[in-house]
Amino acid sequence: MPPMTEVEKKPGKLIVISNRLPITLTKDCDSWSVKLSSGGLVTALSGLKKEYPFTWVGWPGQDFSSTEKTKISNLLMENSCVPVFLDDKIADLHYNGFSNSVLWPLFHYHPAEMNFEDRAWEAYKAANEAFAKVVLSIAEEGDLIWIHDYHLMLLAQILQKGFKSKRKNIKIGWFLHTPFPSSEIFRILPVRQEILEGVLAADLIGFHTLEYSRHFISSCTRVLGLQSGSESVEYEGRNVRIGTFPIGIDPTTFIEAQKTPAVSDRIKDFKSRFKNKKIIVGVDRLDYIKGVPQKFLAYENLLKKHPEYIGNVVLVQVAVPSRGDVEEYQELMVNVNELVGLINGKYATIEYTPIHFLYKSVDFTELVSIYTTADVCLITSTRDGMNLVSYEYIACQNENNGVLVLSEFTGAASSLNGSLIVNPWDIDQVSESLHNALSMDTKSKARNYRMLSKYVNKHTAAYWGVSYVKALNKTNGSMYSVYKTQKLDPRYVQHEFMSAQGIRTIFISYDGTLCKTQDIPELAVPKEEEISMIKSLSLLPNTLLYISSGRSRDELVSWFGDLNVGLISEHGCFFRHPPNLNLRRKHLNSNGNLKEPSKFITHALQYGHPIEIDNGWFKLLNGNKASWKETVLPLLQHYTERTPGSLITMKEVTITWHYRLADPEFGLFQANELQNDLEKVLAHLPLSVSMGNRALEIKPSLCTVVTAVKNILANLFQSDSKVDFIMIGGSSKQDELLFNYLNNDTSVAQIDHQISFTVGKKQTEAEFFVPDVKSVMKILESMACTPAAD
Ligand SMILES: O=P(O)(O)OC[C@H]1O[C@H](O[C@H]2O[C@H](CO)[C@@H](O)[C@H](O)[C@H]2O)[C@H](O)[C@@H](O)[C@@H]1O
Ligand SMILES: O=c1ccn([C@@H]2O[C@H](COP(=O)(O)OP(=O)(O)O)[C@@H](O)[C@H]2O)c(=O)[nH]1
Repeated sequence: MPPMTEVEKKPGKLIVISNRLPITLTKDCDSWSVKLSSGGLVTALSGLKKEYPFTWVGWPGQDFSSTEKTKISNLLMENSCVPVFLDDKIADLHYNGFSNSVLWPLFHYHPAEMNFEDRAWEAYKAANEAFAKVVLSIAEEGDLIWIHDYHLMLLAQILQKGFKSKRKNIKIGWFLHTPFPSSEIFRILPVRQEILEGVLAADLIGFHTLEYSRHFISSCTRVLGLQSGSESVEYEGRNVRIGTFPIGIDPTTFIEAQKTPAVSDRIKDFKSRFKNKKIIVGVDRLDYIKGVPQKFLAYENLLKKHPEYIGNVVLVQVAVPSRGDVEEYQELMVNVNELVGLINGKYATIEYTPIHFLYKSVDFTELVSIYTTADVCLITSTRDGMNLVSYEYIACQNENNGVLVLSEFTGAASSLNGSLIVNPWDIDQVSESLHNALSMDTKSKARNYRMLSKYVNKHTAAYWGVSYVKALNKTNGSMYSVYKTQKLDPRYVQHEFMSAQGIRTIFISYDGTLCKTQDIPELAVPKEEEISMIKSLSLLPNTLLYISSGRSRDELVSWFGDLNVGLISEHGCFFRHPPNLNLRRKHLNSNGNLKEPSKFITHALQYGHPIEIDNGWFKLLNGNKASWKETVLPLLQHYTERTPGSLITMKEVTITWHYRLADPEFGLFQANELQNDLEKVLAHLPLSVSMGNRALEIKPSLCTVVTAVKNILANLFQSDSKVDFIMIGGSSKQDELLFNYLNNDTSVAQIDHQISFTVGKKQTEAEFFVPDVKSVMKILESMACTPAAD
């Protein structure tokens, strides 16, 4: 197990949250007693508890009167449990109505069994809110919060909002115990966006297998259009970590139990009851994902194809009653009973029953005894998050080295090398594997068992719990840092703007800031009210407004050419001042060069040299010849041909390869490949290849938006008036360069009033954020309606 060192331990506490508390409450006369219940999660987390004590928050399993609630809370507190009381109706609709009738079937590839009802969704939200209320009341600075499973997929987001107002530095993890399906299945969910955003508020999202992680990342890309890496998703500027943490069991509990007289006696009973017979065991909750009918059909096929087993093999199937309030589970019960009747009716004799079907929960002694006696364990789940029964069987086979026949659709199949992997839908294959298992020689069994046992004994429940908590601890708690960026108040902007004594400069980026981003860029045209707001601002005295964009000069001029605004095009390759500004004659010589370079100007010139070209436009040069385009174009064309939906746009200087209309995952993959190839080809040229919003941009490395702004300011500083106000508003990676410049460049420090903001909550270098494009308008309005300062 990975040791948890003192350094890694957080000063705060660990709070574990699952739908159900790991306890059973019973009332005897007037007093309640509490008993720890069994189950995979309880066992798995008990290993962690030894290393890292925690408080467990969950639903206590029933509703109580208000007087009883206090008693129950106190009783549970003694067991480090905190209850979330839900009224019966909400609890039923949350658990049966939504969790087990919508998310469960969908996550296990059973969309036909999904019953989506609005009232169940409302109850799901209400239950998650109720959990959040309890967690918010106990969580403190520095705590780690670990949320479990599909019942609580909105909790991280609700908590994040709650903590935001309290400014808490708390890390949130969420772990899914079921599979996460392919995005093709996930996107069926009517509330797919809400569910994904609910969990993306966490700092660490964990799954049992790499496949589930990949499916989740893919859904984020396809459903939400997010950028992702192999172990992370970018959401609201945060890097949400995605990890694989396969759960395990505590094998020592089984080994210790085997040594008890109760278990040895029971093993003796079984051996004499099934003398000279081979035993196949199956232990499953009676759930349609466990493939119990498939198991029976394969077993029947074995008896049919290998009649020598009739009378010599038995299948002991424990089917634990589960979720009986959901219709699909009731139907399954009827089907399975019928099948058992048919097979037993066909192959049974007075002395022989082929299937021993136990529709009940068995106690631990019985379970360990069955596992220990069985020659084969057969698991035919059609989908299963992990399947702990497979691990438990291995833990009990230290003497007999029994054979595990395991469905390829379980999470366990990715880890349990040494088992016979089967496709439960292929009845012939499963029955042949059963035959192989029943007839396997001792040496092969021992060889397989060595591998299985090694894995199960290393990857224990405690190993899983500690690994996860360590990883959660290591996340950078991005939630907290995001919220260090405050929302920009238009009143503050107005105050700063009015207080400025001199020239007031405003640099606003176009796409995503002034105008909402569109999938087709041609549709992102400024509206009348935006144009009129820009016009009002541009008419204010001592105010210079610059609109900055990656777009071409022509496009910007077609929208804003008639206004008295400055323009920066192609992300800094060109700029022009507001046409009414009369700087040029004063400070530039006839060649367009600055007459008396100040410290500011000299500094700017190191980064690119502007020359005037036409109609007041300046072009930034860095001595780079345009022949580089001939080098890169064939490569871009090569990728365009192989990436359906991608296209190349050529502007005056920049070339961009867009993949916004391509398959999002393939597009991103190709963009990364292209970037690598370009960097090799362009290694010795002063060009930069930058990844933007589903586009790759290539341009001279010294032509940046920062260089353009530096040059603009250098020009202004040469004028008689003092620049006393600067506002930079943006939303993209290019704008982050400008925020960084504003924060770190000593030459701008002389500007007294500085404001930078980004659009949307995110990790940013900007001082402030505004929620959306509409709020940008409010900010501009706050300045447009101010009386001029002198
Ligand atoms: O509480 P129930 O509704 O009766 O269901 C029992 C548990 O079923 C699911 O188990 C999953 O978790 C196991 C441990 O990670 C995994 O091995 C198995 O494949 C999954 O099906 C459910 O996710 C749990 O929340 C339930 O407690
Ligand atoms: O009568 C029984 C039989 C089995 N189990 C336990 O139920 C868990 C089943 O976990 P698994 O991961 O296989 O599937 P799940 O039921 O969680 O989907 C295992 O720990 C079993 O030991 C149980 O609690 N009662």
